[in-house]
Amino acid sequence: MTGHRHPAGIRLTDLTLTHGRRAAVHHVSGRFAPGSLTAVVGPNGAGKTTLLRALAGLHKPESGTIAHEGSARIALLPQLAALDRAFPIACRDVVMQGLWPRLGAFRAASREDRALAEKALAAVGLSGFEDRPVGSLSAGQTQRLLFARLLVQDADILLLDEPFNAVDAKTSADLLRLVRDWHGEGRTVIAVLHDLDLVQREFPQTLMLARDAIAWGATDEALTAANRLKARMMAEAWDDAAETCERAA
Ligand SMILES: Nc1ncnc2c1ncn2[C@@H]1O[C@H](COP(=O)(O)OP(=O)(O)OP(=O)(O)O)[C@@H](O)[C@H]1O
Repeated sequence: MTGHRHPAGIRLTDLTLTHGRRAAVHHVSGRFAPGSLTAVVGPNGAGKTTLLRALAGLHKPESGTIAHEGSARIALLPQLAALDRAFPIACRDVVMQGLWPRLGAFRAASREDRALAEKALAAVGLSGFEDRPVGSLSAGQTQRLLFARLLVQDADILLLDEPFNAVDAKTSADLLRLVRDWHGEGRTVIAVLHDLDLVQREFPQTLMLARDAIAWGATDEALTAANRLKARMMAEAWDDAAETCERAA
């Protein structure tokens, strides 16, 4: 990790994201300020994962824009379930995937690269796991491994999709410490979370999503009972067969 950080913000303008003709994120505008630490919360199916994938450049907007302010170096922690744990790959190699943008497809990893991967494994408490196949890890160890891959990416914007899901309290606490460190270093962190107590305690900013942005700002103001009720009512009213609105068409 370097001490120097490049400020990185993201501005959304009237952003609509669809799957087929169905809107998953609907006319959302707002800004993730450089260096901010934001929780994205909302009911199941609210569009949180779709938004994160779009921020990572993996899902093209149907309409509206995602504009980067400053650095666009982004790293995504996908949901744990998205990792193919049956694939026979060693932990060191999973971490070194994070170096691919720098190494390219054809340059062999150097001794320094391998040392970097080992240092990242040590930082997440997985020293000695270098040659272990990923399929032999517990859920918590796998999440630690994915955090090690994030560490070597040295990104300015970190997108975390349910980073503490299915992991025990000790692992959560250790990984949360890394998130705090990233924030302290001036990186921009955006995390999808379901644990609202954790959000209240640790995340100064919150985007509450229910396809539309119900609230986006200081956590205390966003996580009100009234907003939570509104998000739940919108989720209950969703018609999954409905097509995207005319404005987005
Ligand atoms: N690949 C896909 N094809 C079709 N529809 C999809 C696809 N991925 C997501 N959707 C739909 O888009 C909507 C938003 O899904 P998304 O996964 O973004 O929600 P989420 O807020 O992350 O939900 P959860 O909290 O359950 O993870 C849902 O109605 C979902 O069924």
